Amino acid sequence: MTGARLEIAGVGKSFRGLRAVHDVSFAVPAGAIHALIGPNGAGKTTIFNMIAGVYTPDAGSISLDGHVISGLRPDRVCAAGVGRTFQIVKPFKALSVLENVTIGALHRHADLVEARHSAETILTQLGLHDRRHRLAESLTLPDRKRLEVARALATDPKLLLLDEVMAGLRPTEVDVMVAFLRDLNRTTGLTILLIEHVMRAVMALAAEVVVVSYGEKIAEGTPLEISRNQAVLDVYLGEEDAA
Ligand SMILES: Nc1ncnc2c1ncn2[C@@H]1O[C@H](COP(=O)(O)OP(=O)(O)OP(=O)(O)O)[C@@H](O)[C@H]1O
Repeated sequence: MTGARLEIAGVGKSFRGLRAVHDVSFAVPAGAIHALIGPNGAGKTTIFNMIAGVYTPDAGSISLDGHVISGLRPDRVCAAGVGRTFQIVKPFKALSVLENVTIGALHRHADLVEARHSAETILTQLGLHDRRHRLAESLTLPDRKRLEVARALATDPKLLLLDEVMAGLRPTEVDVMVAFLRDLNRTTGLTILLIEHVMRAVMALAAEVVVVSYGEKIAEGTPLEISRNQAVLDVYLGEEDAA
């Protein structure tokens, strides 16, 4: 596993006239961890869906190590090296933990035995190996989040997109996930882009943060710079006022 550079250049997407994302550009260097943050409805998941091939951008382009991936089907984007988790965890509930991860690994290994072996290794890394024969639906939320990450990793990505993998976790569980991701990044050089509302995780993991609001990028910088950026503070304060 090695990381790839992600480049997003002027992407836009509208849904029946509603501008969900407008002229957003940013890059994640190979091997870096960056975060994408912003209030609810800001366009974060739409950006992920454009990277992953679920949506084709109306404008702009997305490339991985210089190869354009925007417009490719999701399976082609996965084959190009993009692995992702979903905000709403959706494992195959009636399958075991091992079977769920093996399905991901079959993207890389045509041979079932090899795929299962690769899945077992990933489950060990994530501390799920002793639960490999349990049904996915029987797992606790933190374990389901780990399973989501395991399934994405099984596709052997060069870029990992994590959509709110910390949501619902207790602070100590967040720390465990942060430590795992930092370790994974350090040992493999995998590029990671995370959508995250849990600022504790963003501050601990991200070298740089991109902030979107109403579909547009409003700031970009280190977590410290972002935490002091007036436009960012205004957006989040506005969200609290509306709540
Ligand atoms: N398939 C779709 N059809 C119509 N509108 C959509 C679709 N997907 C997203 N939108 C709209 O696009 C805007 C951006 O949504 P998106 O889910 O990307 O935001 P988000 O930043 O990920 O929000 P959250 O933090 O709540 O997940 C919202 O107004 C949303 O309602």
